[in-house]
Amino acid sequence: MGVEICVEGLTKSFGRQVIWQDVSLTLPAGEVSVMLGPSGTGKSVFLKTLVGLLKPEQGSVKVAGRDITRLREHDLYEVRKLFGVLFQDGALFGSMNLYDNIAFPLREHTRKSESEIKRIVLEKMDMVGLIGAEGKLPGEISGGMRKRAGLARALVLDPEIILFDEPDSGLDPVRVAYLNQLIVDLNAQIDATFLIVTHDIASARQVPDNIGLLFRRELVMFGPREELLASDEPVVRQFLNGRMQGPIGMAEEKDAAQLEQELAQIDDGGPADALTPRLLPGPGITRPPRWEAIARREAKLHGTGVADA
Ligand SMILES: Nc1ncnc2c1ncn2[C@@H]1O[C@H](COP(=O)(O)OP(=O)(O)OP(=O)(O)O)[C@@H](O)[C@H]1O
Repeated sequence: MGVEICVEGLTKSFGRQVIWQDVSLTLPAGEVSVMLGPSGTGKSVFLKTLVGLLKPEQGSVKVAGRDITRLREHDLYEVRKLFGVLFQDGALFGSMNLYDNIAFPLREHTRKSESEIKRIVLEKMDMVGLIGAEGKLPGEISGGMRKRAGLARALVLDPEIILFDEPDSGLDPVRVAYLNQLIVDLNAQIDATFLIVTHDIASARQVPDNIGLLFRRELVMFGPREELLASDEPVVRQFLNGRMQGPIGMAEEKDAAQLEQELAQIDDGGPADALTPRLLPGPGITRPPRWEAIARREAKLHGTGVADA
């Protein structure tokens, strides 16, 4: 069913450089959340802090009720088993074929027999559409296939939480669309809690239940997708619409006079724009019960009837 992650008052610095401070949010169990933010705002640092690879200066990260910022190394190791992580480049071993790469966590962390390992590896390769590519080396396949192989490897220990660090980076728009569908389908099938760091606004608008935005060392907002898409908070609006006009500048911040002038000039229909439809799980995949609640929430926001969700 996935587990909840509850972050409270989290602050992370490197030396005198504060990356973000006082971040509080809850990633609801089994839901998909996306974290956005301009480059360098500390999204990857946030993922690493959630999994206990980096220690925050203040605050707590409760995973299934246990504060991982206070665990000893041995207990942290146990909690980390709840996580699957998809790194940007898939982080595959270049000299191992896909089968061995995907089998690696099972051989390292379990005492399963090779026949059991084979069953699991082929099941996960099937889930991500890689059957037939077992013998390929990472260098022989496309970036999209490498991501899917990384995802299959993140799945083999049946994680309760999956963290995705820019799963769409370096992929063409069609591959991104396939990957997004795979993420939505997987979430419906395994019901784990997903957190995705991405720069791709189209994905952020369609895929998640919740969206968060980091800017100027703070979490500007975190909440249901449809609330952020309809928000008139200037940073949220600028980022979700990918515009130059707004508080976010080339070097992150703009001066107040320029900002005021730009905001006065924006005439874009504003937050009343149509809500981007949510990406639904593919045919034959049973939708988790929360989908009905989401459809009701979105319909209410639009003052329309419940969509066929
Ligand atoms: N181990 C580290 N030691 C010191 N500084 C670090 C470390 N890791 C990250 N940083 C700094 O933290 C800041 C945030 O980096 P991070 O990679 O999390 O940003 P990001 O939002 O993921 O960026 P991008 O969108 O470009 O990938 C950067 O200034 C980076 O240099």
